[in-house]
Amino acid sequence: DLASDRTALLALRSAVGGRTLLLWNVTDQNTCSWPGIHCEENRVTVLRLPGAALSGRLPDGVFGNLTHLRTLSLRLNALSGQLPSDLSACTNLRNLYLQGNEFSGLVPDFLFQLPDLVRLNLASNNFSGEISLSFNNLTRLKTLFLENNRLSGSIPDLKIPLDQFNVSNNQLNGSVPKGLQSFSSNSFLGNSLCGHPLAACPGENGDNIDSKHKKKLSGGAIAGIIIGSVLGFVLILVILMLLCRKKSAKETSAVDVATVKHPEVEIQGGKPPGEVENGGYSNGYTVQAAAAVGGGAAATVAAGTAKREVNGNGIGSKKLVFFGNAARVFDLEDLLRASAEVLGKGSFGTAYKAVLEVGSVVAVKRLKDVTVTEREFREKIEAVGSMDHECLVPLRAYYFSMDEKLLVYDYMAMGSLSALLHGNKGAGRTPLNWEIRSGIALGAARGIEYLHSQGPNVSHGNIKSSNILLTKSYDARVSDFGLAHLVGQPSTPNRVAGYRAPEVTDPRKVSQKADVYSFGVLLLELLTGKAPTYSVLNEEGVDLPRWVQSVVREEWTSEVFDLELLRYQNVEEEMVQLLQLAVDCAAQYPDKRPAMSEVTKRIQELRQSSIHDVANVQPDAGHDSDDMGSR
Ligand SMILES: Nc1ncnc2c1ncn2[C@@H]1O[C@H](COP(=O)(O)OP(=O)(O)OP(=O)(O)O)[C@@H](O)[C@H]1O
Repeated sequence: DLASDRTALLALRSAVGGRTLLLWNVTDQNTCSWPGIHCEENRVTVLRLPGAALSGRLPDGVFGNLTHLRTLSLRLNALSGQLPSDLSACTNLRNLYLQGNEFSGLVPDFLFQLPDLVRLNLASNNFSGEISLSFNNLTRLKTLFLENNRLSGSIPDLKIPLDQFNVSNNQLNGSVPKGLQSFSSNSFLGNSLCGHPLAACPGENGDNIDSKHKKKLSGGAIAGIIIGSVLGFVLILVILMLLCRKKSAKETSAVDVATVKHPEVEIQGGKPPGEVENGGYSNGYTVQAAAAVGGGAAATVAAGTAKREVNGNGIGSKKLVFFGNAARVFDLEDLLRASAEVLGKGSFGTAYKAVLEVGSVVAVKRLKDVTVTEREFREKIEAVGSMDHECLVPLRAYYFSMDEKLLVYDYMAMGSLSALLHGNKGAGRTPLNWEIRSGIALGAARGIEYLHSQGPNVSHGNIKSSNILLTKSYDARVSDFGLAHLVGQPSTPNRVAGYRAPEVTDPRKVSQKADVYSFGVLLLELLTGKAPTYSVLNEEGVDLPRWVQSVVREEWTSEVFDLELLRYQNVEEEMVQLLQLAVDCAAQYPDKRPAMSEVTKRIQELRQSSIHDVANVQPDAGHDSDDMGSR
């Protein structure tokens, strides 16, 4: 019971000291209110003393009593010696964070008897011995961090589906087992390991397998191969040249079309621009495309052919039509002369970043498959252009001709939320903490709420993370509103499938409540870091609403949230509230979903209650986390 938990905690305090422990007020009978302690049903379930200057050995006889512990975090202290064997009594343990201490000895066998263990971080200690095959007993384990120890021997063939794994900087040797080859090389560096993702093991390339069976190639054969290769190469070159000629002949014959050229894409895939798939992960893509031509030779938004200007903004006008009082610092010709870079291809066409000669940067969307008449198009786009809210990406101008429909938006420097969440996860990336994520949630909600306030039938129709764009300061702006009504069926329906409410059958008819559903999925994505079904990068996308609902609430914290978010431990409560809101939004039946105005209100409230806490934890959190280590 709680009394024995209390006795155990006091025994811990007298054994390992530490500054937090001194704050435990022994006269305060309410043990559960001590710093670092969390109780449920009158038992201690969480003991968290990170960076509390604890030192010495963990005594026996403490953890044998704390049998309800689910999370134990003693990271970044100076604890030493072996782990106490009565830790084996904590059979409810899910999260064990002991990184950044001086623990030594073998990784004890009793750890493999803790059936519920999900996160295990023993990194940066002095553990020695081999990595046991018994890790396979821990069928629920998702995180295994063992880096910066003195582990030796080879890595056993672990069959558990881990999300995170790191054994770098040990004394391991042998090859990386198949089941772990999907992790990046960073997970293995600083050992004598070989095989994917590291360099191939000797004998792996096939060229020195069993050399007895290999016959030397004769000189004639070698000459034959060389001549054959040269001829093949020349042939390919000739074909390429012919193709290029044909193409440029075609281009010069187009008189009236403003063509958007982008050689990066053609060189890479040989496909016409309209066929480049990138699934909205624009950042990663752009860099790649540019790299493919040796560092980003810029393309131009094309031949100044759209010259026949007619005065006025009406039908037949060949001018850019601007909205509001937007400074008209550029005209169509400027735009066509600008250097451009593909941002990505969406369901309505391709988006480009255009850097104008005057220095300003805009995003240009080239629409395809516009199915409405010119009059209808102008009417609808005028309506889109009149939307004015700080949480929307402003549409600055548009251009309409028979062959070309362009929309000009403000360029959003930090790209899309989708790219931010699922794109580059490497070092140097700003971790998306609670404050940023909940701020993005609020901004997006406010943008959608504004759209909904324009009339009961006004909806966005295509809420997803690639349509939430971010300014330099990570303020969220909703983009792409009002386009769903202009074009035919999108050509890549699967890409939005994960966000689409179950009742939606025609993507051009999406109700406000269906927007709320999509927003719910977006919130789930923001909190879990997982992409909904049918994303391109992550082929095995999840049905997020179903998955979250399948996890019982008590386990949300350990199972559902993005690990990067769990660093901010004292906002757990708010995170759970936001997750609950997401689940409410993604309710099966439209009537059960809250209105956007309520959604905004709830996010505002839960953010307010956490801001104070976040301000307190921030300075520490960057270097000090229960989830140290890379993904
Ligand atoms: N105004 C903008 N500023 C910066 N990047 C943008 C802008 N508009 C679009 N992008 C980027 O270009 C990519 C493609 O955008 P686009 O809107 O054409 O497609 P999408 O959002 O992936 O799909 P859909 O067309 O279905 O909305 C997006 O992922 C986004 O990162």
